This record gives sequence, C-alpha cells and structure tokens, in this order.
Amino acid sequence: MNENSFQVGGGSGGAVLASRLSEIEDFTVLLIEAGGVEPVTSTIPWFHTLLPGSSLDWKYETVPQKDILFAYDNQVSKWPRGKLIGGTSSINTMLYMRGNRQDYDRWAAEGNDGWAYEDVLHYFKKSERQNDPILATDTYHHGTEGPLHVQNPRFGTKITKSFLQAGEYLGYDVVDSNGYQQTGFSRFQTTMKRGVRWSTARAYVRPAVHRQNFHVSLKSHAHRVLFDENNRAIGVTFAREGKIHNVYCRKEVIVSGGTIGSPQILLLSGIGPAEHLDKLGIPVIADLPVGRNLQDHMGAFGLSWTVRKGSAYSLLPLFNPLTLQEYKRHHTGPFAGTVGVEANAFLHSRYSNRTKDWPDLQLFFISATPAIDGGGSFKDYFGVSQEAWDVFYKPIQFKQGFSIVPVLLRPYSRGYLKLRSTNPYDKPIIQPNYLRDRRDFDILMDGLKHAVEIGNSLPFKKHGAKIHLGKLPRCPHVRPGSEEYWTRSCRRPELRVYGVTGLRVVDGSIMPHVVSANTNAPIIMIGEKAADMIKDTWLTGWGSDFEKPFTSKNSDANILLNENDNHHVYSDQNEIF
Ligand SMILES: Cc1cc2nc3c(=O)[nH]c(=O)nc-3n(C[C@H](O)[C@H](O)[C@H](O)COP(=O)(O)OP(=O)(O)OC[C@H]3O[C@@H](n4cnc5c(N)ncnc54)[C@H](O)[C@@H]3O)c2cc1C
Repeated sequence: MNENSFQVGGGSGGAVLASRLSEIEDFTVLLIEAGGVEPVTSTIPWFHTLLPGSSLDWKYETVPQKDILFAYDNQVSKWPRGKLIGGTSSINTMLYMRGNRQDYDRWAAEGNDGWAYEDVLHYFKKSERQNDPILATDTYHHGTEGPLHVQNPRFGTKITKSFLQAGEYLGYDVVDSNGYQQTGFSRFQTTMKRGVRWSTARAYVRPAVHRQNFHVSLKSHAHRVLFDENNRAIGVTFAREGKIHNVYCRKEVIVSGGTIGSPQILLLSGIGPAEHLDKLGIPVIADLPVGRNLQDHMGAFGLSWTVRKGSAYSLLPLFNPLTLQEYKRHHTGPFAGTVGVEANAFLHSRYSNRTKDWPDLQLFFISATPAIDGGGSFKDYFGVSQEAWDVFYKPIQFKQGFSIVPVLLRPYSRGYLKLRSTNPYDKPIIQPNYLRDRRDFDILMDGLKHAVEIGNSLPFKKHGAKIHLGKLPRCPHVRPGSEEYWTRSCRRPELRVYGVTGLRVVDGSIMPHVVSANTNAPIIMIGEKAADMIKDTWLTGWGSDFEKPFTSKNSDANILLNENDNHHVYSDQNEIF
C-alpha cells in the first residue's frame, strides 16, 4: 500500500474530507467509521422521524436538567447522532441551511483567518448542486456543479403557504435565507436528489470509493489517537469484529467523530483538561479545554394549533399501498416529504439588533402536531413522558394541526462534556446547562410570543386554526431541540489541535460559535475547506517537516488496506430501489 495515509472517522464533515483528499492520487486515505452502510430506510425521506432511536443512532442523552424539561422522561434531552456512513447527514431532517454571513465574519474577527463569509462562500458553492432553476440563477450565492444535491421537497402541505402568507401579513419578506437576506420567511430546501436523501455518503463517499487510494473500514470503533514521544499523532487504535487494530500514518490523523465522538476520542487520547484526565488515570498529552464550552440550539416545543381536516399533514395516505408504489416508481408523494417540516422564519427577538440582518431566533413550521400519531414514534423521538403525554398531548391526538417551534440561534448558556470512564464504549456525560443563562430564557419566551402571533394570524383562520393550550405538569412546554453544537477554544484556524502535531479536527465541533441555522451544510463546507487546507499543506511541501517515516511492520493497516477488503467493506454497487 501507499505510504501516505490519512485516517479520519466520518459523517457530514469526515466523509467530505476523506473523499476530497482521495482526489490526490499520492494520498492514501483510510476512513474509519463505527457504523455500517445506509439501509434503504435512511434514503427514503419520510423515514427520518424513525431513524433517531433506531440502531443507526448512537442514542446519547443529556444528564437530567434542573428546573426544566418537566415534560420529558427524567428531565433528559435525547441527542440522536448518526452511527453509519454519512453520520448524522444520513439520519437528519435534510434541511439545507447555511447560517448567517455575520456568523462567519465573527469567526474571522476573533482571529480565525480565512473563515469570513466571503472565504467560506466558495466552499458552500463548491459543495452545492442547486436544483431550483430560479435560485440557480443567483450564482453569487449558489453553486450548481457540486456533489451535494439541494432541491425543493417533492411533497408538501397546503397550510405551509399560509405560514408564508402570515409572514407577509405581519410585514416580513419571503426570502432565500441562504441568499442575500436571512431575516424573513422561507420554505425549506433539502439535501435530496429527486426525492432521495442525499447524505454525504451518497454525495461524496460512494462516487469516490472505487479509487485505489481510498479505503473505508466500517463497523470500526476508534478508541484513541496514538502519539509518539514528541506528541506527534502517528495513528489510531480501533476495534473491528472484536479485534483491536493499531494503524499508523505518515502525515496526519484527522478526527471527525462529530460533536460528541470527537471530544470523546480526544479525551481518551489524553487531550483535554488535565484535572479531568488525571482523575481517570489517562496520561495527559495536552492540557486543553476539550469538552468545555458546549453550546446547543435549544428549541421550545409544545406550541400547536388544531385545524380543519384536509389542510395539514395527514398520516392516512401512508396506509394506502399506492403511496408506496408512487414513491417506488416516481420518488414522489408523502414518502418523499419531510413529515411536515416544511418552512421556517428567521426573526429578531426584542433583544436583538434589528438594524443588522442577524436574527437570533429561528421558528420552525411543522404542518403537524407531535400528537398526530397518537403517541407512537413522535413521543419516543422527543422523549415525552407518559404523564406529559396524557395531560398535554392526548386531548389532540390524531387531529390535524400545525406546530411552530422557536429555537435559540445563538445561545448564551454553556455546558460541558466529560468522560464517564476510560471505556471507549461508555457514553460521555453531556451537560448542556439549558437556559442556565437568563438571556436564553428571555429570548426563547420572546420567540414563543412571535410563534403565537404567527399561528393566530389571519392567514391561518381559513383553516379553522385553534391554539392548543393544554395543561402541563409543573413547567411549561420548553424543551431542547435535537441539534447540538460544541465549541472548544483549543483549535487553530487551520483546524490543528494546539500542543500536538499531526492532528486536526474536522466536524461540527470546530465552530468557535455555533452558526445561526441548522448545521449540516456548514459542516460540509468545513469539510470542503479543510480538504483544501490539508492538500495545501502537503502539496506545497509545508508539511514535510512533520512527515513521519511509515512503520509498516508495526501497523495493522495491511489487514484493512487492500483492494478486496475495501470493496468488501463498502461498495458503490449497493443501489437503492
Ligand atoms: C435528528 C437530527 C436532525 C437534524 N436535522 C438537520 C437538518 O435538517 N439540517 C441540518 O443542517 N442539520 C441537521 N441536523 C444537524 C446535522 O445533521 C449535524 O450537525 C451534522 O450532520 C453533524 O456533522 P459532523 O460531521 O459534526 O458529525 P456526524 O455527521 O455525526 O459524524 C460523526 C461520524 O463519526 C462516527 N464516529 C463517532 N465516534 C466514532 C468512533 N469512536 N469511531 C469511529 N467512528 C466514530 C459516527 O458514527 C459518525 O458517522 C440534525 C441533527 C439531528 C440529530
């Protein structure tokens, strides 16, 4: 095998990076992924609500939250994360969002050179294949040649139009929130290609996996990064099929385990707060605040309206065999939709500076209530307690309706992640400290007021919209949304980890501040940009000082890195439908 081997673990960020690096024939890339291939259910958009909590999910949860989340089992919030190739991009809701120009300008202003909006826009466009003919004409903001298909969903409900009309009625613009102006109302675009989920596995890994220099090892759980005596990252220890393997690389180790996986791997490798590592008996390689400064977009669920039959999302067509036929033949119909998650608004709370187009609230519009399936998958998805279900949701079960969910775009509260033990299979302790900072509470409450104003507005009256003000035990309907964002201050602008060499992190956890929107597309952008940075390092000879002679006789790489094994492990022949 070629001596130049990079090793990454990968989902949204990692899959992009690995695929792009393998474009260079002289690089050999090993992608180590704990999960397996994408099953058919992951490719059909409708199933996205059933994937969290399934065997494709790491099933993380927070520690119980003090004084909030009373509607949720044990006051914990579920944190689903994809455990399969493509990572969370293979189980998420597929909404295509980039965040705000000012998010990136703030990153740059804080010393992260090369990460301003004008710098990263190129990488958003490089990844994007915009399928909407009108948006595609905005070539300043949109790309049409990238591997990531972005399309308008092929299925939606009538009532979403009323949401956009409500926006206009209240004086807002209907916008392309990934274009010139974020503030306003818009329908979601999705990462789909002709009604099929377009994860980073499909967009980036499958088209590249035939390359002789690209190796993917699935069902391979990375335990830790290996360092030499000079604190240079030289390899990775991982387990596959019950066997432990050590693989060594000559250039760089890149950790892309996501916002929980990456800090866990770093901590297990001895990179983290010394006092935490000392307690667990892990030798400290670099004393860095890994796992500190956790941020999460928190959302307030529970605001729902019932409407007359026929306006909003209905589960009935799903019981008709013709619906599945339609999807199989044409990739259209309810199975091609996002189960009512159809539009959103980016708005300013009264605490936000309205002279800037940098809203602090995102309001999701869902053309269904969480009670639509009578306590089936939605209750489990959100982790709603039986008590809260009976008191609050049961009175509207099976009824058609809609929900508006305000989400904090730039939370002030900070939490942390710690190891529970030195066992790489033990889930880490996740403490997001939701609403610990009073400002988050105030902004979210303002978001609820916006939501009520929108849902009660004239355009919804024609559907007979009636707000559901059910009782809830103790605290009201505040709960976290399911997206997470970590930041750690130990990364440099080139994504290298301070205090060691040969190690970078490329995933959602490198964001110095979480962006003001959903994070999949921004993390794909990070993967694209990281690939160029790493190519630059090695192709211009800058990295040669760090290059390490490849010690093939100590490495288990040969076990994994042969052509047959690679094709056995992950194949692009494996087509859906
Ligand atoms: C339910 C849900 C819905 C969402 N919906 C949207 C949406 O609609 N739009 C949007 O923009 N964002 C959405 N997000 C967020 C977005 O999808 C994620 O932020 C993004 O995919 C994370 O990318 P990542 O590269 O940081 O991590 P991931 O994509 O999670 O990748 C991490 C990868 O590393 C692997 N890994 C972890 N630990 C190890 C280990 N020890 N060994 C080997 N491999 C390991 C994992 O299996 C995974 O494949 C959603 C998130 C969730 C949970």
